[in-house]
Amino acid sequence: MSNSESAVVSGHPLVKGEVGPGCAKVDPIVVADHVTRQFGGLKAVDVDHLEIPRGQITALIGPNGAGKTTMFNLLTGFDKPNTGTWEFDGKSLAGVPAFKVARAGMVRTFQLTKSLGRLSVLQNMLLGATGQKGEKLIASLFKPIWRKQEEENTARADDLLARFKLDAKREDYAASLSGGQRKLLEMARALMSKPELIMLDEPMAGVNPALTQSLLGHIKNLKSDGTTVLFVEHDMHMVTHISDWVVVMAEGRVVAEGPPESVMKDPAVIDAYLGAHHDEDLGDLMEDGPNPVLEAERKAREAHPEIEESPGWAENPTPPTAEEKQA
Ligand SMILES: Nc1ncnc2c1ncn2[C@@H]1O[C@H](COP(=O)(O)OP(=O)(O)OP(=O)(O)O)[C@@H](O)[C@H]1O
Repeated sequence: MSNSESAVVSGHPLVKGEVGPGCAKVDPIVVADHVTRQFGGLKAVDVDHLEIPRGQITALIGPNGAGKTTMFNLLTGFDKPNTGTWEFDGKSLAGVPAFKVARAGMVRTFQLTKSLGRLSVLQNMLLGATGQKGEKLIASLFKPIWRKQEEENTARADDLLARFKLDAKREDYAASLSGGQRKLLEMARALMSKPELIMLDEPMAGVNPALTQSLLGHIKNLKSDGTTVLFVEHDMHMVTHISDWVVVMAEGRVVAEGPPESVMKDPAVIDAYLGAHHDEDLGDLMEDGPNPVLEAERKAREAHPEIEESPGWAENPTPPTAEEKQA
């Protein structure tokens, strides 16, 4: 079968009509239109139409500089687009600041973790709770009003810390955690606000292999609990193992999307990673090694040494803790 034949997917249960870049979903949680972001002469994001399916795990992949993190920043209010609109759960969120986006039920984590090292693990968790009554001046004067909520937040934090096996670290400074544990803390903190959609930016970068399986398990559990997951990842092992749907960006645009098994064979995806002149199939590469797209990226990087290294590539995983080694 040729590449172009293998890439054709006529329909899919998650999709209305034909599968392809920007295709309509049966039940989308995010719908974005004409979203662009220009940095000087560079159009970092140029997404005509994108829909994210509700209740599923969607991977956003693409070579370095494709615009994935910029798209995350735009959707979550951490950056402003030049043009574009988008809806989350039927409500327009374009121009809405990040803290309000989180309150609306859409939270994200960052490529480089943002835990506050001089606060305890528990304090970091409590910062993730949204809509705290004690934040309002009048309410803050009346202890009974905020104490009950504080107790509820602490109970939720303890529950999540236990789920993420961080309960033993509850009182430790976040700075004392390993890189992998910080990723878990960031994911657990994002869940404090009970989001409908969690967006994870390179959850595997810097994570020691000892924690990889539990991280994958946590992400699958999020889906089982009814949370929609959208994640950016270079680790193709993870992408193919846990995602229901894959969206591929290159040079700011959505160039392909589909279920993981067919999207890896799509000529547009191979072009995006390898450049236009190639005779390899990412589907074939997958048979030989765990990270075919990383391999393709390595080749592209050799051909284009001017491309900067991303933090995800350069990061050295922090050595595993004793607990991680046992896990
Ligand atoms: N604040 C900024 N100022 C100028 N250029 C930027 C800025 N942020 C991103 N860019 C550029 O926009 C393009 C898209 O970057 P972005 O980080 O979104 O890509 P990415 O797909 O997330 O890449 P990676 O996989 O390496 O994280 C890149 O060329 C990048 O250099």
